[in-house]
Amino acid sequence: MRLVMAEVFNSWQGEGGSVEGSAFGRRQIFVRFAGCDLHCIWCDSKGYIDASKVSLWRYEVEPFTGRFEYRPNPAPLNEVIDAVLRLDTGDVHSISYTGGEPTLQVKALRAMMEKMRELGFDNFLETHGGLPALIKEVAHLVDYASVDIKDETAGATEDWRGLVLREVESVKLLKEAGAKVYAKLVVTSETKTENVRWYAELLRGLAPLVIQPREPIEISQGRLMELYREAALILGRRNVGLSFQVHKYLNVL
Ligand SMILES: C[S@@+](CC[C@H](N)C(=O)[O-])C[C@H]1O[C@@H](n2cnc3c(N)ncnc32)[C@H](O)[C@@H]1O
Ligand SMILES: Nc1nc2[nH]cc(C(=O)O)c2c(=O)[nH]1
Ligand code: SF4
Ligand SMILES: [Mg+2]
Repeated sequence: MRLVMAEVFNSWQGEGGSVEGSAFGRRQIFVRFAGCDLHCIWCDSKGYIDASKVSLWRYEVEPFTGRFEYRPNPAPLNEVIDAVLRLDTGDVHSISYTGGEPTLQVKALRAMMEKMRELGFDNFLETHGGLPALIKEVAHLVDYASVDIKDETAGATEDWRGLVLREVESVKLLKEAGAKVYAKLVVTSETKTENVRWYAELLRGLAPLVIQPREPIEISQGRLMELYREAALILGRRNVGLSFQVHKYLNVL
C-alpha cells in the first residue's frame, strides 16, 4: 500500500487548549498527509494541498531536531511506519494524523492506525470532518479527534452550511465510536456572532468547542472574548475554551 505523504516529525501538540479530549502540550509524532479537498484562505499548510505537486515527502531523522531527509511520493506504507518508529522517544502520548486532509486516503490511514494501535500507540486524528462516510471507516481506531468546524470566513468551500452539518455528523460518529472528540473553530475579526451561535447549537450536548484565532492573529482580544461568551452561553461554561497555535510562538514544528 502507498500513500501521498507530506512529512513526519516529532514535536509537542501546539493546539487544542484545555478542553476535554485535547492533547495540548503532549508529545506526539506527527504524520502529515498530502492533499486536501477544501481551500481555507488562511491555511498554513497550503504547500501540501495539491497532492500532485508534493513529489517528495520528508521525515525527521532525529526526534525534535528539524533535520529532514526526503523520499519520493507515493510512499510505501512500511516506509512511513519506519519513519514514525525511529521517532519514538518513549514518551510519545499519541500519533497525530494531520494534513492536508488525512481521511482522503482512508485505506492507508486505516491500515496505519491499525498498525500503530497494535504497537501500543494511541491515534489522534486532526480532520476537517467534512466527509463523514470516510470518518466512519476509521472511527473505531480513533482515540482522540480534533474536528474543525469551518467558519464562513474560512472560504473553505461553496456550500459552507452543508460542510458544517457534515462536520458535526463526523463529531457524532467519532463520539459514538468511543473517541474523545472536541471541535475546533478558527475565527477572524470578520467571524459573525450569529454563526458562532449556530455552531454552538449544533454541538450542544455533543462535544466541547475550542476557539482558535487565525494566525497571524488579527482578531482583538475583546472580540475573542465576546465569541467565547456566546458559545459558552449555549454550550455551557465547562465546554468552551481558547486554543492558540503555541508551536508557532516557540518556533517548533
Ligand atoms: C492544516 S489543518 C490539517 C487538518 C485538517 N485539514 C483540518 O483543517 O482540520 C490543521 C489545523 O491547523 C489549523 N490551521 C491551519 N491554518 C491556520 C491558521 N492560519 N491559523 C489558525 N489555525 C490554522 C486548522 O484549522 C486545523 O485545525
Ligand atoms: N506542534 C504542532 N502542533 C500542531 N497541532 C496541529 C498541527 C497541524 O498542523 O495539524 C500542528 C503542527 O503542525 N505542529
Ligand atoms: S481543510 Fe485543513 S488542510 Fe485543508 S485547506 Fe483547510 S486548513 Fe488547510
Ligand atoms: Mg499546523
